[in-house]
Amino acid sequence: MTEPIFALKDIKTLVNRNTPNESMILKGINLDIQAGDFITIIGTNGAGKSTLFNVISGSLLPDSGTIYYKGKNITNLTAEKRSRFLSRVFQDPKLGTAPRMTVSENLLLAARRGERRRLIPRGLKLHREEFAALAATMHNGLEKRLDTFTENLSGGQRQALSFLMATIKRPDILLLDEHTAALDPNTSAHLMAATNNRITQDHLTALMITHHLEDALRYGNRLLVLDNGKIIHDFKGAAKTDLTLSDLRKLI
Ligand SMILES: Nc1ncnc2c1ncn2[C@@H]1O[C@H](COP(=O)(O)OP(=O)(O)OP(=O)(O)O)[C@@H](O)[C@H]1O
Repeated sequence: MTEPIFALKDIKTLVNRNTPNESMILKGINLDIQAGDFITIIGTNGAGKSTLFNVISGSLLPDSGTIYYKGKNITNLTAEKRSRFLSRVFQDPKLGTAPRMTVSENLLLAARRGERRRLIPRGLKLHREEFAALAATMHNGLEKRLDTFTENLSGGQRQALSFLMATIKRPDILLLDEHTAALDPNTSAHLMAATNNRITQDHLTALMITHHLEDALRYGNRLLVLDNGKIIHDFKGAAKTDLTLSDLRKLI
């Protein structure tokens, strides 16, 4: 088996340390993520899914355990440094984009993350066709709104933009934290299909938290069930393909 691109070894996180309310949220998580994995994650409210993403992204350091990226111990690497190879899309469409900047400007910022940003006006012209083509892959009219301030977009368009910004530099790890949950069913299904196309075509490695069991089943090559701070099921390959909705309903 090839070396995992990202691995968690016996990760534990405590909250309210040294107080009467001290409790363990993640209770020894072990997870090897292979390059190209598209992992869907389900679990009841409070199971620890967002905490798991916080630990992977570096916004929360674990209390014990080790995190590896391409074989290197990055347990104490800051979230900012991890953002060079990892991006995350949140549930709230407002979180990923700058409201008083246009769609094009947001895309340019994302494309140039980590670089000097002096050439923005020229960059906008240079990249216009590329951004229009990219926006068109979302199939929601975003390509016609390149000069619109982000705050004037619909929630679905804004979330599609957040997704494009998170993936424009092809991160090694993409975290989708219920990124379709705030959208109406039709818009959510559209974004989910566009998400899957992008992940598949660009061979991205992605983890997606969802409460839509149908999406957890339909998409990805692997499905994790989290319960009370532990991974209680890890279905891969044929084991995932063979799962049914009623199987899943019995598990959570
Ligand atoms: N900073 C904190 N202090 C105290 N408790 C916390 C803290 N962060 C998380 N928790 C608790 O840890 C548990 C796991 O929370 P987490 O948000 O990871 O769950 P989740 O599976 O993402 O839930 P949901 O599906 O509702 O988003 C919950 O019981 C939550 O209340």
